[in-house]
Amino acid sequence: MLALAFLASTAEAQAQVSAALQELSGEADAAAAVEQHWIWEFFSYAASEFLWVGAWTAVKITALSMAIGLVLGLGLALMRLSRLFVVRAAAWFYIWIVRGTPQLLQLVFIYDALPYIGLKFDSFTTAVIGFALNQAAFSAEIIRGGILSVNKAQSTAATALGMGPVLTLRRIVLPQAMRSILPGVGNDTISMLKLTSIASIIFVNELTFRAQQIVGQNFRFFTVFAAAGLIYLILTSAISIAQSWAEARFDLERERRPRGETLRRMFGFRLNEKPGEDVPAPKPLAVSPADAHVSDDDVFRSLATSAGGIAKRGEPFVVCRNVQKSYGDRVVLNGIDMTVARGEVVVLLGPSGSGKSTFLRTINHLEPVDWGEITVDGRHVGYAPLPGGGLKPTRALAKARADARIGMVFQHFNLFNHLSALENVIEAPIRVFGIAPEAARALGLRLLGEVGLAGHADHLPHRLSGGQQQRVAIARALAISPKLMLFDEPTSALDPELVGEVLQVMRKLASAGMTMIVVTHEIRFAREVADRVVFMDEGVIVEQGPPSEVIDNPSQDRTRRFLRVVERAETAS
Ligand SMILES: Nc1ncnc2c1ncn2[C@@H]1O[C@H](COP(=O)(O)OP(=O)(O)OP(=O)(O)O)[C@@H](O)[C@H]1O
Repeated sequence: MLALAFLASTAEAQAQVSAALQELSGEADAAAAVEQHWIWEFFSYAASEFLWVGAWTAVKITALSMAIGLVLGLGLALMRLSRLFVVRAAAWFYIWIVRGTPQLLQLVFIYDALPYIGLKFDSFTTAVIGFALNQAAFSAEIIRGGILSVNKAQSTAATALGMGPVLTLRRIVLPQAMRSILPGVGNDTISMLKLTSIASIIFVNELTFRAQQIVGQNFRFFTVFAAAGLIYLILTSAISIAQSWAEARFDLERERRPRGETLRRMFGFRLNEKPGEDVPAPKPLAVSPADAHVSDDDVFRSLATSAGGIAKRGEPFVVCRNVQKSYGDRVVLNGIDMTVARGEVVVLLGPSGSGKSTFLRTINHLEPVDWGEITVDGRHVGYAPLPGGGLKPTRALAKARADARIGMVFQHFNLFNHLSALENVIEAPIRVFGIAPEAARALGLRLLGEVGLAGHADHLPHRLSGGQQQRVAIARALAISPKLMLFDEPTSALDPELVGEVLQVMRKLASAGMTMIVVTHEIRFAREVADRVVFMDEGVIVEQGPPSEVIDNPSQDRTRRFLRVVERAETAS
């Protein structure tokens, strides 16, 4: 009524009211004719075109404002997460102003103030702009919360596969963030639909306003407002249903069922299925890699060969010179010099905090170095040489990583939680390396078969054991045809009985001729598989050599002490 009073106080508004009432007169006559029973009256208002036209206006404002608000909100959320203070501050300031002032005032301000700077919009457009700008501030915080809820390890894994920031955001982070974003967005959409009624302050002829117009003429408060309420309820229920559907779609715990499977479970049949046709047998369980058939054209061997592992075996491949890295005052790598030959398997040993993982991450530029240089296959990853000597970071870092083709396997697997095992494996080949989906699928299935997981291609990571997840992670790293494989404690997060299946795959890869640098505490594996063992402590290489020297006959006291501790721990477990 306040809005109506305000409206009636201006000449333009009075013209609008009388036009609306004229439009309404047909409805009002109809209402008068059926006045005999309130229920009938209620339903005739609830079905009246006059109210539904207003509802449609509310829906259009909500849909447009929500879409624009979400896009702007995503931009603001990314600004809030920026490393640049000025960018973060600008986003924060916008959100602070918009969230801190009443929306009604914002609408009036846009409607009355913008014409002074030459921007005149009609009421509907003004409402869309006003609601969208308001929603952007609220969406920004919901989206930022969603992005922060996704484990950073997910983007690290994507980065290691050569995926750039935008691709990582679109394919990996946002789909997982949706689970926490959707309830907030659903809430805001419902609130906005109801709040569109305040747009009547700038003469938008929406649902509540139309209901008030009818009441202003016939004073049937109860039936008219109840009918408007019912229409709101129908529309907000539709939003809730859409929200539930979207939430189910992004629910990672949800079992992925083929089309018609739900009906079959409920009624015992499947759509498009001939009666009597047998339901296909479940796919066979994974065979253990130890039992897996290794064919002559073993995928691992062809990968290693294409990386030059056999033909050029022994040539320097990874060359690190005086690599230095600090975090604040803490020096983590203090002048590492190391060369890894093509086809060589190097195991890095060392106590916790000695800098092994950091060193590994500098090789594919997941961490930039402070000093020194690293080349892989003769090229710097993420650095370009300066004309007068020295190096400068390249802008196209994702491309540099992709070109280097360095596969990385992490301690906690870092599989993309929203993608099946096969989708995990083929994501980078399709999106980064442009392989046709069908060819990528064939390669993915072969690799999964090779790590003993042919029967688990459609399973989401949470349905796989730790050992199986790590084998998928190895297949995923191999799918980019790596020239070099980095393993960062690949078995440390596994139960002892699952360690063997992962080590078996790594053994197979090593014997195929793949160049590998492995950080591990598995002394037996190092003894069996490594060509060279490098022992690190406090950011320096203490000693290195064949396992028979470093493990069985270490020259340094520090190495002996470390090996004693590891052996004691192995005996205890
Ligand atoms: N992003 C980071 N910011 C600050 N400090 C870090 C960061 N990453 C690693 N460090 C520190 O650098 C040191 C070396 O870490 P790093 O993970 O390389 O050691 P590590 O030998 O691999 O140990 P672990 O076997 O426990 O993983 C540790 O003290 C760690 O706390």
